Amino acid sequence: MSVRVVARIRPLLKNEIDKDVIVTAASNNESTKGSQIVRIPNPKNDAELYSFQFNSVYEQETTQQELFDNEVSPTVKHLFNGLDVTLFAYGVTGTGKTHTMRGGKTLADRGVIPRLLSAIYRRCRKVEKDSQGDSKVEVAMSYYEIYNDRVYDLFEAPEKRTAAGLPIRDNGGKTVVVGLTERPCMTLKEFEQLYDQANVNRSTSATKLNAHSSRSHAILCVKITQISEEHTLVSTASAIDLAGSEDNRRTDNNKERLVESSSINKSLFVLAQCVEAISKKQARIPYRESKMTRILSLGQNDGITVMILNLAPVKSYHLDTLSSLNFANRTKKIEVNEVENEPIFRGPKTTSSLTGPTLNRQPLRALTSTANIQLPEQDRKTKPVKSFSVYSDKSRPSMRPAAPHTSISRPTTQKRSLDGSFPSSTRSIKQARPNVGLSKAEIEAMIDQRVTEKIAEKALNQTTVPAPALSGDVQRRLDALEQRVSEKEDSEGLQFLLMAKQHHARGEDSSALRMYQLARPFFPKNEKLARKIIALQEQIQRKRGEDLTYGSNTHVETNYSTVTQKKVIKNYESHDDDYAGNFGPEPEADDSFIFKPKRKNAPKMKVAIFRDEPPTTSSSSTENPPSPRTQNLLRIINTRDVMQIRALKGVGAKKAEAIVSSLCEMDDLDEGALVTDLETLGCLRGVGSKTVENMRIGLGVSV
Ligand SMILES: Nc1ncnc2c1ncn2[C@@H]1O[C@H](COP(=O)(O)OP(=O)(O)OP(=O)(O)O)[C@@H](O)[C@H]1O
Repeated sequence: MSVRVVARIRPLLKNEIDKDVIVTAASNNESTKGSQIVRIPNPKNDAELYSFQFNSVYEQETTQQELFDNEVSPTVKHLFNGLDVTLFAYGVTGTGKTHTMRGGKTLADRGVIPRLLSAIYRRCRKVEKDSQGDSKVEVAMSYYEIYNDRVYDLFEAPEKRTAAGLPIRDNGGKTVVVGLTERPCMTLKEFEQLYDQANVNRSTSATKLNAHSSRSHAILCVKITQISEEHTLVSTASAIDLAGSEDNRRTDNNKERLVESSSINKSLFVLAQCVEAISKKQARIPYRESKMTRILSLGQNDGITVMILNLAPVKSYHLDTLSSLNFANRTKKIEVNEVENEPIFRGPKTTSSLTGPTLNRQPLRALTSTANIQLPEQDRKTKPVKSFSVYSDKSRPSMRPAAPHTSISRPTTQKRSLDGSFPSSTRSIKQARPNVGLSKAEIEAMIDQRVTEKIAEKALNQTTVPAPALSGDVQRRLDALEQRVSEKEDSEGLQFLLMAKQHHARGEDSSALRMYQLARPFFPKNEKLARKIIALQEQIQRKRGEDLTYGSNTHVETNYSTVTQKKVIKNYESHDDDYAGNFGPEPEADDSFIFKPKRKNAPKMKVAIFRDEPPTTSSSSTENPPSPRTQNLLRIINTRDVMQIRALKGVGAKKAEAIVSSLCEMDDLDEGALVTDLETLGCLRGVGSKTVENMRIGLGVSV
């Protein structure tokens, strides 16, 4: 069965007005009750409407009761049959996730979670009554948050938490949080007390977009243990209130909020990558790249999953809403195996490696031997993935072939300003060539048009090639590597530090500074790093005004490809102790930060690979202004539009997303940061010199 995806459009807030409403619900069939389609206009052309179909769509007027009755209440009986149930709310910040999951204090306002608990307790009483006292049902809850990619027990007051948070481990195919408190709660009242008390510990804060914005992903697990003479059956309901993604250009977030936001955006980005990989049936799903995705394990968790997509109805969320709709669209293609947890039968004691409160789940059956007990016989043989439909209701017929995936991309240069409006002008491009009779504006328009045409042409012809299956051995090695990386808490921060050292060693101070800044959130208490950043900033300022040519090593190929990064990771893994809390001696003196490639792999000095024109001398290229082709490339990169970037030669979906993600990370530290040269582009995640050259060559734009 696929993940059930339902959309909920929230009502207008006080500062929103009717005429700004752009998201509406519609029915795809007159005879069926309710709506299944979300309609939203093309941001570039109001007359063109996109339609996204879901299992159900709930309009602004929908009450908490209606949503619960239709979507959550039916899962309760499956929960008591031994299936695990996962409910999660996804959406941009301020779209109503917390309202949906937790809700307000009045009876009518209560959200999905308190209503679910209420239904669970009712069912407990029924089970006990029906068995005439032979069965007993125990309910226990654990509640934790993932904040800045660290797991914290919400039953622990913040001041009692350890900074590193709780570790997570794989156990019998499930991801578990080690050391989590599990509290028995046998009545709704007990639950409410515990839940309210724990919510006080949750990380929330005011942002410009939401006065009580959730800054963490909150995961509530309710464990139900049914004990009878013959067996014990354990199942778990998980309700997840994800933190909302947000565009920092709109939030006015301060430094601390930016770090949180960067972490939230990253985990949601990884979630989107996982969803993409699952829906394309790729062999490798990047679960391990964030704790949230490891815990959520979409498509890996057996049972029933319901995703509630929260949407704001108004124009100021236009692009975010499209992006959420696109994400949800892919989520719907995920198949979930409905597998009951097996009862433990009474009899000779069986040995189990599972311990601790959260580990007390039943081991799952091997997927190959599972059968979906909820489906009729014919469905058990073939479980087709429901394909998801995106319709485009064009205002007039078009000769262009339908390409739904292109229609929901971010527009090329439209960026929302803080007030939610779109500037009409596009970012200008520097002119490098002498004017040949055309005005600057005309040349810009020509370049724009040519690039847009090329990209559209490529995107329309693009077909999705299924990822080649990885051999068992490669897959195992990849998994082992991921495991090693994920087990090292600060691995990402260390990668940035290593890259910073490399840049510094080559005299590339600006890039080194950027890398140190990117490392900073991972080592917030490290004074040496803070001093290093200040010193470097001062050094750069002193040098400002001088001619900053890159010197003789400019043309050494700088390749931070994945392979190099993996080597880097390996290198510092052997120095784990150096990094515990304090990363040892001053970075300058600490050789463990320097990745020393083996001699035979050392890059050879060569003529600049990032050349704009056929090489004349080996060192002049960086002194010349970039060619129109390079400018075009940088312009496309700076749009941060995954669809445009992935249309470049040699760039697939993953690489494009990695590029955009690195840009967003840069943005978090230096708002509106642009990639201004090919060297910097070559240092972005997933991009090496080869990719840069491919991207350039592929552009083939002439002016
Ligand atoms: N269905 C609804 N009915 C009435 N008010 C709603 C509804 N959905 C959301 N709201 C209101 O919208 C505002 C934002 O909602 P909420 O805090 O739940 O958003 P969120 O998506 O959880 O945001 P964040 O990700 O920043 O935590 C709140 O004031 C909330 O009361």
